[in-house]
Amino acid sequence: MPAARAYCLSGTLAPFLYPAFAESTLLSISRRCLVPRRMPSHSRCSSTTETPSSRLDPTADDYSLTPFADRCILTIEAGGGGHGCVSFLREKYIEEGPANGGDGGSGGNVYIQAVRGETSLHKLARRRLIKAGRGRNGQGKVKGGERGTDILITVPIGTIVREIQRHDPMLALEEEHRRTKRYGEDEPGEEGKGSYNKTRWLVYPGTIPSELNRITFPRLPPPRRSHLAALEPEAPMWLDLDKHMETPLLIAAGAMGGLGNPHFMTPHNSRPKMATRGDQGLKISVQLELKILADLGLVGLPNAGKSTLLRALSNSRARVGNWAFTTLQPNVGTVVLDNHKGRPLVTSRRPNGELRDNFTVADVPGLIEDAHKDKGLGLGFLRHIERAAVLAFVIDLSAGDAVAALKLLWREVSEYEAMRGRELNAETERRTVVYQPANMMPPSSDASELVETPTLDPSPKPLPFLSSTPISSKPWFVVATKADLEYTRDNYQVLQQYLQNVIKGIEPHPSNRKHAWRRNPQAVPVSAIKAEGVEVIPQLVMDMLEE
Ligand SMILES: Nc1nc2c(ncn2[C@@H]2O[C@H](COP(=O)(O)OP(=O)(O)OP(=O)(O)O)[C@@H](O)[C@H]2O)c(=O)[nH]1
Ligand SMILES: [Mg+2]
Repeated sequence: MPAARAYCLSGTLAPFLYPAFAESTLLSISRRCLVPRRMPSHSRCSSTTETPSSRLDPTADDYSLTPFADRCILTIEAGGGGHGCVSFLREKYIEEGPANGGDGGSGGNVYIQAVRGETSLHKLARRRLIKAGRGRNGQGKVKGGERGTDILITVPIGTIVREIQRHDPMLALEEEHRRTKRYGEDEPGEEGKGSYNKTRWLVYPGTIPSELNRITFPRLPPPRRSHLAALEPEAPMWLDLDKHMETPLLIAAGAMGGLGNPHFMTPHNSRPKMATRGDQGLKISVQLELKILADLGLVGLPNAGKSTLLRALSNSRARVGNWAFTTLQPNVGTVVLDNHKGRPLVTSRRPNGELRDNFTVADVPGLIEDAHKDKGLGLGFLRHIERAAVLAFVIDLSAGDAVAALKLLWREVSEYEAMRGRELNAETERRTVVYQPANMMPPSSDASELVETPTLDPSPKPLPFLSSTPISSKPWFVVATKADLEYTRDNYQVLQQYLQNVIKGIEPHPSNRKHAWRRNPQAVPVSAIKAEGVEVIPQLVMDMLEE
């Protein structure tokens, strides 16, 4: 199969760009690669003499910039419960009506869902705090409070959610309850007697402080958790949302509302003047990070033509300019493999069995020599490359020795890989002591103190970057671009020969790494600016994604 595909590339593409190659074509194999993909009408031109399309050769100001963020820290807060109500029935001829205060509504829940179509975390990065609605307070006539509104966080597929710290107010209350219960059992005579605690009790409006001493407070009811809390992921949370989710996942259940005064009626006190306050919601700070940025990552030197290639492959309007560093943040485009009839033309299945009818391409900023030493913002860009499943090295055939350019790119990539390896080893040693829940502090005897403990660190330190497949073991190929320009043919031939030698093992892998992927790296000659030759890329990427 690899051999067949090698022929297919030289057989079908070269005639577009290098007519002399046509003599040695293997047209029977070529059929598979000529994918009848929907191309923008202007890009259907096949002659190099036609005027270039303005979409693929736009002016410098013809672009749209999509904001992008691949990681962010969020504070998630489940809704607090509404307070219980102290109220009594008031009716003509009923002098002292019974208690009829409603319970407080429970707080809103926070859910998360990975969905198709999202490619960036920038919307969440801007929000920082995500808070579900608080439950409404209970009302008279035994009217319960309304539930707080739920919040749904939608994230791109491939997002990892890692917990940095959490504050669960219920833990402190549960601990306090356990302690007072033990104490109460020792003194049976005191059973049922509690004291006023302003953070937990609400009293009848207008009750003056001196009156509080005369009111007999019952023992505080045991802290209650919403039954949904059992569905929350275990702490510390670590979620790998690598599939499209049909239903959202609960990550923080809303707190329970307070109890209305009818709950505290006893044979001795039929008109209790107290209700409980609603509980506080769970707070968690989490770090979201995109594990997979895109299926295909375009790696190349500045000005190689990556953004133009992305435009030719997808509907993206990435900025194109004839100078280095036109692109300063990744652009993710989607290549739809569909001919408007809803039937994918290039079929492939994802690892989870889902039919793949599109793939995403990330055009990352250009790499320069010593990028692994963070030159030219190199580390940030290399990090994006690490998160693509398949790599396409975009080499400008008109900018000198293509093999040297490929080797330079690989050198930077493999230096970065070695550096990340060292970083990850150090991190694994540290990891066991990193996590510390914020509310794991020694219990205090005063409940009010416990409720008012400082909660979350407002600006938690980011967690280290996630590890992923080593770059050198990812499948890769070369897109030899600007093949429409004169005198590029020899350069392409040398490049193709070099790759053949790498496959055969005559030449070492350009990364010089032991377990590097060398099964079938191809060199695809294209003219991105004329959308010629790019139509084989989808099939090639699909085959590599399937590996
Ligand atoms: N002749 C020709 N010119 C091309 C081709 N592809 C890109 N160019 C031109 O090369 C220049 C750079 O293209 P870009 O797509 O901006 O390059 P880039 O790799 O994204 O550059 P950076 O974002 O700066 O890293 C532009 O002037 C393009 O018009 C091609 O296939 N043929
Ligand atoms: Mg660019």
